[in-house]
Amino acid sequence: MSKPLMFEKPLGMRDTLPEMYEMKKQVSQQLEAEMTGWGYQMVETPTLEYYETVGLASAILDQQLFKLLDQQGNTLVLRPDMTAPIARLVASSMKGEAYPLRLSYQSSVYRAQQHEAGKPAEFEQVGVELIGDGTVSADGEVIALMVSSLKRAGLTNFKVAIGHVGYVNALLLDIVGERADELRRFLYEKNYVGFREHVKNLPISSIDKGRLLSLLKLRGGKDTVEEARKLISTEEGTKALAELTELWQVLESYGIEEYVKLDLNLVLHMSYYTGVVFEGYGSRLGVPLCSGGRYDELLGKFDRPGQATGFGVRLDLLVEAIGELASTSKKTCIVFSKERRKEAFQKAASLRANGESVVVQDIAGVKDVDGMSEQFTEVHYFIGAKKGDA
Ligand SMILES: N[C@@H](Cc1c[nH]c[nH+]1)C(=O)O
Repeated sequence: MSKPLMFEKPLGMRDTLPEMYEMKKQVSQQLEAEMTGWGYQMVETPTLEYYETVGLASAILDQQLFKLLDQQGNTLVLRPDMTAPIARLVASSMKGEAYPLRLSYQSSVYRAQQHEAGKPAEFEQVGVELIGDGTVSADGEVIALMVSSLKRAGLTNFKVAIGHVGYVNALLLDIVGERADELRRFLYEKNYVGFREHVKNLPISSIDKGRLLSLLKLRGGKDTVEEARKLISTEEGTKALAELTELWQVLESYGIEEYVKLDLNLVLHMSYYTGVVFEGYGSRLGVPLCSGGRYDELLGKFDRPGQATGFGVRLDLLVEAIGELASTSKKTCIVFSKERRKEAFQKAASLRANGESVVVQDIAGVKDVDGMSEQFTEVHYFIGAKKGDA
């Protein structure tokens, strides 16, 4: 390999340095503890899956999949999300376990990036899947769990936007039929300027143009449902709004209204969503740091039909949104010379037994003792002849 690539990483790949590692660990432990507290059980699945099954079910753009070949000539993918692998797991190794199942995970997922846009191609997600329950209570449970997990991790200022695939579909299909996909793409990209321009040029009545543009304003509290009702008359749309009304009541029962708002033009990147969808934002970041929703058709693709919902939190973005975490433990260093080695080791062992993190460093191994000491909150020296030896 040529020299210039020696320090480079493939596009979108990142290293994690000690401080970031520590922050991610603290945050993920809190998320996991909350999920466990709600009765969700952790699972792991392999990094590689078959393209034909899980790869296609993951419902992500084909160009975002990392593909490779195994020795038998099968195409494999690096899992681009955890929802499809867990659907496979539930329909195979866990086939005997009765619905509803409450599972959680913490895993790296992989999405190839086409350009140098600073976006990671590998990132960790912590999330849950509630499988085999089609009730609005289940939608409410996962949203409430997401809110309480974020709070427990230390995020104070955030909002969860909630929409419904059924409503957007009903409105778009009713007005533009087959051309709904183009409009949906603008919404998914949050390109509202593009959406408006596109609507203006559509060969439809000005009343219908007005209905489409009104969709962009459907954001707010529970009254948004009444506004939304004025734009549609189809059964699918009415059903979606009835679900959102009931969902709001569930969220009120959890007492989390202050963290949620309705956003009826919300469209997410995964195409397996079929009902309520949601996305969470921290105050400092424009990009969503968690998202999820209902996917009632996915399990059927693995021959174990079941209605399901869940969410995933992007660990890197959550850590960024929380900012500095309180530095927890003090870091101690014991610098020794060989005359007092044993004493130094004993001291280190007793401090470690009290839960402290202690580095033991032979003074002969460092050139810049001052530079090294700066990394520690406390430094003890066991140098030279033993006390009393002189
Ligand atoms: N897998 C989804 C999140 C999710 C979990 N369950 C349902 N949705 C994602 O990566 O965005």
